Amino acid sequence: MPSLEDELFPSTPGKFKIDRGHNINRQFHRCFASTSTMFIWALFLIALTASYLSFQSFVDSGNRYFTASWGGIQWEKQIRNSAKTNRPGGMSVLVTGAAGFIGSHVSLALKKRGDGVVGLDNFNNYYDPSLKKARQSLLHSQAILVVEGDLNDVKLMAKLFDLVAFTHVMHLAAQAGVRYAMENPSSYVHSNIAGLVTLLETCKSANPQPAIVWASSSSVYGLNDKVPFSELDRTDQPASLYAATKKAGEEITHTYNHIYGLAITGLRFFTVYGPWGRPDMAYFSFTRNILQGKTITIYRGKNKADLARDFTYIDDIVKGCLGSLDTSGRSTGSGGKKRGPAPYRNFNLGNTTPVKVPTLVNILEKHLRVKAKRKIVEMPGNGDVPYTHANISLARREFGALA
Ligand SMILES: O=C(O)[C@H]1O[C@H](OP(=O)(O)OP(=O)(O)OC[C@H]2O[C@@H](n3ccc(=O)[nH]c3=O)[C@H](O)[C@@H]2O)[C@H](O)[C@@H](O)[C@@H]1O
Repeated sequence: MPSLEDELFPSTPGKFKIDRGHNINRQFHRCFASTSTMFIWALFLIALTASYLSFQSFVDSGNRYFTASWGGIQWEKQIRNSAKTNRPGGMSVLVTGAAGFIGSHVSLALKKRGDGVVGLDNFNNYYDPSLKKARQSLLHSQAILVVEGDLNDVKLMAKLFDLVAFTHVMHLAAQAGVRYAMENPSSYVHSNIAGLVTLLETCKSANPQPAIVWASSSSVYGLNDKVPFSELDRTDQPASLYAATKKAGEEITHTYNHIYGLAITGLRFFTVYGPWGRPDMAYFSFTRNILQGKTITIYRGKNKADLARDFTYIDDIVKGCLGSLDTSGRSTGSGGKKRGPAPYRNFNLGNTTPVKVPTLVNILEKHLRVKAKRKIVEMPGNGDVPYTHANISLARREFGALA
């Protein structure tokens, strides 16, 4: 029968092969010759383990300290300064996605007219973050602080509202791009759903509750074929996961308006373009490729129909964002409880004049003075819609947008 020592130590040749000339006790005794020595060893081991653990926690807390780009007295002071208003009745606005294309323009416009702005951005690498850093520097030069952090960071969100009684939130942080949703669907859920809910949870508990204006999208019209698109048209047929997350955002914000009395305005932007734009968008990537002599792929719809977009210039969008903030009305809740009904609105913000994609390429060729190498392909089933066209009479009526 195998002895206990045989069971404990494998019989195969290897590291733990036992010297059968000695019993286990003897081996044990070689290390721990007496109980007192054993006690000292045990103490030593305990001390070693304890110091290792405290070292680990020191390293961990150190990492937290060094990797977190927020926190500390100096940081808090910067936040408060950045949020300060510079005109009577000015707003204190938290702008999420402030290092993004639309976020940076809106932040600058708010600051310019004397509102206080604190930016938030997670600087993700959907496109080159150095462009986002450059926009952050631009904002910094105008005394706007852009905090590096994620919407889903509950502690950071709570901290920002502890420090500043924001009157408004301009929520522009999102995972953008229609076709990228097929490559990385979870990033849309992370930002456009989970991040939105974290933001709304923070706003609902804030005292006072801010009014919220946020970026929905023209893509919510999906397969709607009634043109121009009006806010009364159906939005229950999204063609992409991106569109579905934006449509979900409209439903989620409605819930928070209904239960907690948050004043909420959703803006359906129509393919926004302009300086400091997004490199993933067609006007930008076409320009880059044309200049580099590379072939550009132009999608075409059914029956060889050209695709068209209601391309909208950034300055018009900024006007619409500021108009929405100015007319947002007030949230009514406090302490997470609704005290009365609050406004809930959705607006189209578009140019109202769709341009065919090949016409966009013609315009680029003219201004770049370079002929594009075009490859025309059938629109792949990747979430694109054939055309967009905004009716903006509602926005015009409410705040005279864009005109
Ligand atoms: O209106 C909106 O809400 C959306 O507008 C844009 O989405 P999209 O209109 O697809 O803008 P682009 O990616 O710049 O594409 C513009 C047009 O060029 C076409 N295209 C794009 C890329 C390409 O290689 N070839 C091509 O023909 C597209 O099919 C589309 O018709 C933004 O990327 C979205 O984030 C935004 O939400």
